[in-house]
Amino acid sequence: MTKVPGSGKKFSHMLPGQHVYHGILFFGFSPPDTLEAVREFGVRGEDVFIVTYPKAGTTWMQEIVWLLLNDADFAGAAASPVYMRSPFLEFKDDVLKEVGLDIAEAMPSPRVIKTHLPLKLMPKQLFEKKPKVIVLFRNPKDVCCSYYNFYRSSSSFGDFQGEWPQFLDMFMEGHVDHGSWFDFTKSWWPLNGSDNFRFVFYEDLKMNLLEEVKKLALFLGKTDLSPEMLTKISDHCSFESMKTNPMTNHEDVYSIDSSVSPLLRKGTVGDWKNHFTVQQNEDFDREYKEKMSECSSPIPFKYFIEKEDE
Ligand SMILES: Nc1ncnc2c1ncn2[C@@H]1O[C@H](COP(=O)(O)OS(=O)(=O)O)[C@@H](OP(=O)(O)O)[C@H]1O
Repeated sequence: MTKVPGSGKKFSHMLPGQHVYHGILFFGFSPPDTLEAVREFGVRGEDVFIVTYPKAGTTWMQEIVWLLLNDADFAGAAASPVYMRSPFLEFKDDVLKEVGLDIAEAMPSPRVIKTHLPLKLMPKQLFEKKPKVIVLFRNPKDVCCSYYNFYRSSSSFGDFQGEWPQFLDMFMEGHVDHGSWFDFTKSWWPLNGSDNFRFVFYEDLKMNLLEEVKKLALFLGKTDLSPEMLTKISDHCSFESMKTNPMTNHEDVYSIDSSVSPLLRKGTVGDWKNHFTVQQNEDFDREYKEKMSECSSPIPFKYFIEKEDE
């Protein structure tokens, strides 16, 4: 068991290469100096932030929003990977020598900026500059399965060799990169309904992508895009299309071994049923209620299940 200096908090599952920042576990590609710099990041009113817990469908939303803001510029989207067009704020890649912050700073507006940070670690100017913020949620059981397969396939994640029950434990404890899903969710969900904020569910994107693309276009003020263009964006962002597109299926960044599990793996709703035992599912439901009860207006878990059953 590793004790976190000064916090009194114990991390039972620390993997090589992880560090703790403000009580949250991160790998080396979000080092403390980058996380410090994020707080001072110069936000612009024209920015669009895509806020997600890892594995909620971030890349999907980045591609949709980038195309909407750039008038369906498919040639531009084919010319560079989505992570260069839509920088990952707190990400520093030693191989590419790229820091999301630097890419973002050098970019013209409007910028589409990805982050997995909880509210307390966001740039200080977030509320002052009033950028648009899209917060995307996904059933945490599916998030956990996707994250587990990602950890297994990527050597950048502490060379994780564990099995599903161990990962589930890590997830429930928040001992994974970017910390607890529950803490992340509790930090953002109370902003649902605020001006400039739009909350979206992965399950809704799956159910009717075109409808969600239309709603996002309205939110972003892109009322000039024709119905044909919106349909083209929706088609371009289907799972099958993004999986075969090297600009969105960028497995090189995290050294992913796709023979273990690809980055765009299944892209489905309800894959958790292939991972959880009955007991694990009951334990999860109980802990969800307990952990979310601290939230004044928690997302009812029913929401995810209803989407699944439809
Ligand atoms: N177009 C489209 N349609 C449906 N699903 C999609 C799509 N693009 C990405 N995905 C799925 O999103 C999961 C990866 O999540 P993220 O992009 O958030 O990962 S990351 O944290 O930013 O690395 C991962 O989920 P799983 O397949 O369940 O592992 C991806 O397959």
